[in-house]
Amino acid sequence: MSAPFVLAVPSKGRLQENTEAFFARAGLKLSKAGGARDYRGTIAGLDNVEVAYLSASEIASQLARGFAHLGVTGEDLVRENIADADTRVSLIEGLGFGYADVVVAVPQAWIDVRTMADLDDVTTGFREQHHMRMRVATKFINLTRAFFSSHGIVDYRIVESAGATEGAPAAGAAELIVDITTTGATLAANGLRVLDDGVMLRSQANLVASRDADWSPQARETARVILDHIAARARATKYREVRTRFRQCDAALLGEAHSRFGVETPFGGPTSSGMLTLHCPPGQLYALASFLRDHGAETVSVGSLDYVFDRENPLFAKLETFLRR
Ligand SMILES: Nc1ncnc2c1ncn2[C@@H]1O[C@H](COP(=O)(O)OP(=O)(O)OP(=O)(O)O)[C@@H](O)[C@H]1O
Ligand SMILES: O=P(O)(O)OC[C@H]1O[C@H](OP(=O)(O)OP(=O)(O)O)[C@H](O)[C@@H]1O
Ligand SMILES: [Mg+2]
Repeated sequence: MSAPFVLAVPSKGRLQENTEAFFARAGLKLSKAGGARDYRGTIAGLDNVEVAYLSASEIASQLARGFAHLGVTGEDLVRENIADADTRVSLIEGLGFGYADVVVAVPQAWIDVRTMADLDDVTTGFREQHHMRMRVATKFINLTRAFFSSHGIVDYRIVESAGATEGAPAAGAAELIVDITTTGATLAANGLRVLDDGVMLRSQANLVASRDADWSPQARETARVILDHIAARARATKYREVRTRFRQCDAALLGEAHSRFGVETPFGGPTSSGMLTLHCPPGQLYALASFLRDHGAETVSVGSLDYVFDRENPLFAKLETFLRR
């Protein structure tokens, strides 16, 4: 038997739940043969796939080393843990969950420090006054260095923080922090404020592909099948299916519907009897139904779509382009 295709997914928390729900919606059911404590799983109906349950940061490292073909993890962890990330891995698609901003936050009491430029000014004064560099508590060491350097800030020192980073300033362990925030509640509770231009990265969970995995023809075919499921589901959620029939329907009317409402005609049409199937963005449904009735339709039905399988698979095309580079 050939080496398995490895899909790495988060092993705990909301990321795990959201990831499993995401694959399930795409028609890919992840299951752990040995129950919740098992860290190996399978995908129903897809032989030769091994699902590896790992911590989100470990997933980034495994992708960088080619130990997993595809994985789900946060962009923040990809950019922090993988040097030269864009050559080692490809962010195939943002998954719409795991949103978190990586931010620079300072004590609310620093009323004169609103921007990175203000921070630059105070770091210099701080060093002269205290004979030490200002301390930044974070676990995002590489992201912090790159961001501070892009703002020309050099008078600082990183204090590596393993957890509860927001508590570092009050504890006297650092002057400011770089950490992730979603609602802002933790920052506020710790008397901290994000600098106006202090959002370093807007992160979310991504489907990530590794360059250095063993991309045998069989592995590529497995990736194609997985990405085909995901693309079909993604396409389906962008549209509703609109059906109607009326004689007055013609190409000019469909052209107008396309430009006004973003409507697609997946099967061409209308047929000789005037039957028409359209795909319409959810926000334009009422406007479209009104337009069709104004032009002669008696009845317009709308249904949701589970999957739309296209010959083109933009996700697999992206993977292939990346592996060719
Ligand atoms: N409120 C949040 N708290 C923590 N992580 C979040 C939050 N919202 C989104 N995320 C994302 O989840 C990922 C971190 O997940 P998790 O904490 O499970 O991983 P980890 O840091 O590898 O694990 P551990 O904390 O056990 O070391 C990051 O990509 C992060 O951006
Ligand atoms: O802006 P907020 O909505 O307050 O969220 C941000 C906080 O949430 C996370 O911690 P969490 O308690 O999830 O634990 P973790 O660090 O172990 O992931 C993260 O490390 C921040 O501290
Ligand atoms: Mg964590």
